[in-house]
Amino acid sequence: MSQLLRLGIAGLGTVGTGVVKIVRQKAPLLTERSGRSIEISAVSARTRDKDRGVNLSSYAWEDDPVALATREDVDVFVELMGGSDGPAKAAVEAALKAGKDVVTANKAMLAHHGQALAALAEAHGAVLRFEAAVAGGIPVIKALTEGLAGNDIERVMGVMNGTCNYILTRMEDGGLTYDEAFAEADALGFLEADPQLDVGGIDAGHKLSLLSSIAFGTQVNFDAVELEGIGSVTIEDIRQAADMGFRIKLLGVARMTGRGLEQSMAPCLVPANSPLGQLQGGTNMVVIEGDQVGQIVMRGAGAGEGPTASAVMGDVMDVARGLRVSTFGRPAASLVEAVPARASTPAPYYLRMTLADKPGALAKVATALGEAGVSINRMRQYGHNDDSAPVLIVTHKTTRNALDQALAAMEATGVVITAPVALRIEEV
Ligand SMILES: NC(=O)C1=CN([C@@H]2O[C@H](COP(=O)(O)OP(=O)(O)OC[C@H]3O[C@@H](n4cnc5c(N)ncnc54)[C@H](O)[C@@H]3O)[C@@H](O)[C@H]2O)C=CC1
Ligand SMILES: N[C@@H](CC=O)C(=O)O
Ligand code: NA
Repeated sequence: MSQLLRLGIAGLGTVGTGVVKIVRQKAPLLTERSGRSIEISAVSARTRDKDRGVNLSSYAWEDDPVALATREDVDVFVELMGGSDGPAKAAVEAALKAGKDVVTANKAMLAHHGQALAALAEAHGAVLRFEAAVAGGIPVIKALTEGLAGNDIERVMGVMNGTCNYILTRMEDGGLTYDEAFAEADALGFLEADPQLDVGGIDAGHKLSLLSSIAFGTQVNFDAVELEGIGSVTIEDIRQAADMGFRIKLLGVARMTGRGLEQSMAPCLVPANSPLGQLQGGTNMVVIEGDQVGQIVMRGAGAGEGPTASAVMGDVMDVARGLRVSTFGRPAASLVEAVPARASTPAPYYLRMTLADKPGALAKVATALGEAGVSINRMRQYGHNDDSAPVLIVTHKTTRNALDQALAAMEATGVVITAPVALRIEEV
């Protein structure tokens, strides 16, 4: 093994700049820990002449990331551009075909092409690492592929989008509007180039699909993730949930059931005093349950320059040390195609609706629930308008199918004025 490990870095934004800084500032430490000298040979970004607060003059410049990826003096291609297809994918493929190891933070690319890229890496004797892509600075990929390799994983859960958690927290604690909280998340460098990926739950869904693959030995299937963003969460629901001792989180849950692989990313209620309920701001949390280890809770920064660059460097250091773990923790050919299953493990639900304020309205709703086999745990009318009344119901555990049946029956009663908000209460 050569003493020198040469990096080619494509993408010099929030994460890329952070990686350059670590390589420059911590060179002696990195060498001490890996036994190798880690250097940057060349870099690439859209704009060359831009002050990034870091001196790039000693590195070769490539306008074309594919050319960078295949340079003779690059041992590890570090892809930090983003985008599921286009130049990021083309450059990663070119690097792998040239037998170069690849480190990326690009969850969108892996969620869509992870299986093919993992197979390509193996075919060319290269490794493809992506610690930064899931929950940023939290070393969750390493935990699942290495530390927990002796477990059957039973459930993986997580709050994995800093932007969404930041927005929901600031709306509750700071009394900010959605737009104000969004602007703050933007200033902190959390947002994807297309912020709809964040608030639409897509980014978090990408991450969940990657964790599922490692946890359950299945091919990445992002399309099977049931997705709902935070756009439908209102301040009213945040307040009512808080009043009952819950917080609303954009929560990902993956579990393998007898019916197939459940993957859902949706706003859920969690107990306010649970670790997930107490998660504030842009912080992420991943909860893993294994048959031997029990429950593991990992909490930390999921986005931003330092934390994300920290994860990228963790992967680079693994390469430097000669650690060669398969992309999803086992050979790509052995990953099975999971049967996707709708998330319908029984759970309690929070329902909020406005009913016509007339005799028997509440009874009709209760009957609709009862006839679908959904039992009510708590129910209260918490206000009053001219001819309507807002009502909250918390159910006992029920399946999503039974709940949907009840919601359809409620609709047919003619007493429901605004369609019910239905949020799962996840047991954590
Ligand atoms: N910002 C964050 O906190 C986190 C970001 N990520 C991922 O890391 C990657 C990079 O994210 P950021 O640094 O935030 O993005 P950014 O938008 O700040 O930077 C992107 C960089 O890539 C360059 N780039 C984009 N397209 C290019 C092209 N066609 N050719 C050459 N250069 C190109 C841009 O010029 C820029 O330097 C993305 O995949 C993102 O999803 C992952 C975890 C956290
Ligand atoms: N946009 C993402 C960045 C990290 O993956 C987030 O907000 O968490
Ligand atoms: Na991570």
